Amino acid sequence: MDFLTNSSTLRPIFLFVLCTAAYSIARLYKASTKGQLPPGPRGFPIVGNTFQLGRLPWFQLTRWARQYGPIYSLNLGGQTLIVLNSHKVASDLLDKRSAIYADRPRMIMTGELLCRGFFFAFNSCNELWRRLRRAAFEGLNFKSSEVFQPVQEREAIRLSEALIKDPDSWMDHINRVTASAVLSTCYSLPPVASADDPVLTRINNFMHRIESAARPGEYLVELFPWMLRLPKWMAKWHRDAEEAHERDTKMFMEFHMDAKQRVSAGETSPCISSILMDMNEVTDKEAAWLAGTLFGAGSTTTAAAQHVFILAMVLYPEAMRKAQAEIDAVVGRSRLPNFSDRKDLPYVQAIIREIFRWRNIGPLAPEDDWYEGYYIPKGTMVYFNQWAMNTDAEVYGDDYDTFRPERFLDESGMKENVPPNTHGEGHTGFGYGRRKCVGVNLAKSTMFINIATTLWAFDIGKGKDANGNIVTPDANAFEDRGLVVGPDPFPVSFTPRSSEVVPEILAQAQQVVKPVPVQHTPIARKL
Ligand code: HEM
Repeated sequence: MDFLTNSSTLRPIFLFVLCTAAYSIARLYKASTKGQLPPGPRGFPIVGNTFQLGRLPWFQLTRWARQYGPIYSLNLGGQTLIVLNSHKVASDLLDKRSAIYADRPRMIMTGELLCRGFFFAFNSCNELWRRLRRAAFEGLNFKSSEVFQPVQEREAIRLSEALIKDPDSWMDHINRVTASAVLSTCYSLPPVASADDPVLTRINNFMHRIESAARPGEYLVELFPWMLRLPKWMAKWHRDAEEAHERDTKMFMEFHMDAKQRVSAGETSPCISSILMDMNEVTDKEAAWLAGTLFGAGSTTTAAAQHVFILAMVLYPEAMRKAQAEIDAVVGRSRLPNFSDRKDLPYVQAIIREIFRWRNIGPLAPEDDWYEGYYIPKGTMVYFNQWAMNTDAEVYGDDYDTFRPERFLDESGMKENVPPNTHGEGHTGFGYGRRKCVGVNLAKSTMFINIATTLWAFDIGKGKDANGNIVTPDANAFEDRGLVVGPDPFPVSFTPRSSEVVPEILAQAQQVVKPVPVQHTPIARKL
């Protein structure tokens, strides 16, 4: 019976085609009787526009945006997809009508069976989502997240140390130190020493399971929810998911209870687990999963953004030199940058904004709605096409394809200059409305300290391939990493900028592996 559920070899394609055809006809009929969908490209019978998207769909979606304007619709085998392509339309719908658009599609395997609603990023806007999101916000808002800065400074130094010792594995180092910072933030765990660290391995296995279960077409139960009613002896996928949930709960509870115990004993600094412990409205199981959710949502995203940073520095050395000049003027050469320098480094902050002009994700509209005369039927997937928004020539000028942090600064170079409808970010990388990223402050501060420290220490340049040839990376070569998209791997050279860099970094790295000083500042209100 399992071939009916998770096999990629024997799928009942004819059933799928039949159902989608009937569904398309019903939806088109309904739409035509209620109002007009936004215009969009003509597709093929039954499958609609599905096979026109290509491997890197945002390129085709953006070509259509140039043709059909800021809002258009697609038919993906019966499912209507509305694509939003301008900051204004996205803000009008996803911010101003957030109550309608903040919901999520049903995710049976991931949201319901593997996570049972405890991974709140997958939930519809239910009571548990509201409570967990509020708790996450308490721990990660601008003020609260300052308490994690010593951990972030520690990991920035460890990143530079790793780049000195083994520059070829630069992508892995970024992944590891970013995961390490988020793990310490969530559960107050000590620094992750290597890629095979057992804690990291266990939590990464969880993430891989979630990412592959979320892949469209992986489980037929997503298409045929009645399969949930099959007796469990016939549905190994169901039994496996239940077992995995028990195992993952045990793992998160272990991390959480251990953190609670260490923080209560005054042995370590506060972390998300201990902040949640102080809140009386979150159970231990919820708190344990919440910290795991933050790890899941926060580590691969922040690492991928730093891979983009390296790509940008290799391709735009003038931006790198300008940032280094700013860092040298403010920080000097006798110490490493720290968070107190942040306000004096507007160009470095503009680099961070410029990095985020390149990202995309998508929400669901659960209600019927109208926008500027167009009808958006209930249940429509609404996708905000960040690529189109962040490369809109009307907003960013004709050089939108160039990495140019100056676009976010005024003429003096000291004051920020950000386009409207972007929540003051200058881009849409952190999403909209009620589902806006809760980890935005943590992400931006990790990016800041890692970027400032790396630029203080190294000239970042083109690396060589196995034959010794210098490689210019392709700015449009991406790899799909499940939850995010990042640049394809490419070689990079990291040259210490002066003779004091290596001894200074190695000495600091020795210091920071000692435990971070314990702080006892109360940081969260009771919910
Ligand atoms: C470069 C870094 C990051 C980027 C680009 C990013 C981007 C996003 C975006 C676009 C969303 C909205 C998704 C949607 O509308 O469905 C989101 C949601 C979320 N992010 Fe982030 N994020 C980053 C880092 C982080 C970090 C560091 C954390 C936590 C430590 C985090 C936790 C979350 C959570 C829990 C949600 C779900 C919110 C909800 O569903 O209510 N993110 N993120």
